[in-house]
Amino acid sequence: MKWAELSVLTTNEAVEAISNIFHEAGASGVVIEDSTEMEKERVDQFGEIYDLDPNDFPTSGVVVKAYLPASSFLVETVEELKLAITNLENFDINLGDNLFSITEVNEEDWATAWKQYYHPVKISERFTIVPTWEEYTPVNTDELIIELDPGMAFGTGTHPTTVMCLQALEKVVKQGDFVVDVGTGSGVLSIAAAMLGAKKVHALDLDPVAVKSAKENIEHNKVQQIAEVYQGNLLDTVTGQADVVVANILAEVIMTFTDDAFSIVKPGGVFVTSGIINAKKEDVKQALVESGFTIKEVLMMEDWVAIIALRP
Ligand SMILES: C[S@@+](CC[C@H](N)C(=O)[O-])C[C@H]1O[C@@H](n2cnc3c(N)ncnc32)[C@H](O)[C@@H]1O
Repeated sequence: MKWAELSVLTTNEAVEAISNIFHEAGASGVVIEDSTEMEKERVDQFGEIYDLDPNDFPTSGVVVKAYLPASSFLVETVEELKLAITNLENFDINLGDNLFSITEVNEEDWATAWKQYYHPVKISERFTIVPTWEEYTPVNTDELIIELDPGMAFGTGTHPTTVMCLQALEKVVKQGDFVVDVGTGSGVLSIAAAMLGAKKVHALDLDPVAVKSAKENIEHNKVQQIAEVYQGNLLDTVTGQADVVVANILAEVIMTFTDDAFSIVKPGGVFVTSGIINAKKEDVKQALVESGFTIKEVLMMEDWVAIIALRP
């Protein structure tokens, strides 16, 4: 089968929104090639393996690639995608060069394309993320290992927003907690919450591809007795009050449901949000405070922010 590789040269800020647009159009996989990857200092004492080829990365900006079947609807789909991406500027998202290109590829090429960038990586004090197809020997006895195959869902666990959510969960999840994971993607945060001692985790995503991926990863990590996955919009599927709500979604989306999150979080409970580009930090903080939360901590990594907010 022939596939079309759609590629957009853009900015770090726009990666998540463009990936979402591609996913919603039915893209079977998104690959992110970030020019800064080549410059990052790599630490290897935790068993990570890095072997990057400069030819795989742009010289500046970020390239987001997606794969769609090369069907007769491709031309119309591409036009719609270009429009949807350009519309992101209306949300103050900087698209940079916004250069769009299309090439035809064979199935074997895209199915494994993203796997070359994905290796075991120590994410936080306790968590190491290991792709399901790699061997890994724990370095410490108290290391928590999340085995992941994100497939076509967002959430290799290595995106700065995911890393900060994992670090925040490590700080706030207590034994016996009820945790809600809004926009679970690959299920990575739900698995982490279960491993940290949560008694019950309600994972949900709008995207059926993510729901399937999260279910598979949750089973693979043997936490299916604790974490259940639902298909739904934001907090619509949640009943009862939670000790922790975590949401790694775009800032614009977070700001639409801070009031609902406030009523779902128990007094004394916590709302962890990320997916927030630095430029939107103050807007999200303001929305959280207006809904009644107090800001406990703001984490920052690269251009991204995560906020730990407390319901007094
Ligand atoms: C940035 S990914 C986060 C994935 C994972 N939680 C992580 O931290 O790596 C955001 C996820 O939110 C989902 N999403 C976007 N809008 C949503 C909505 N309105 N309701 C539920 N899920 C949504 C997307 O499908 C995507 O899987």
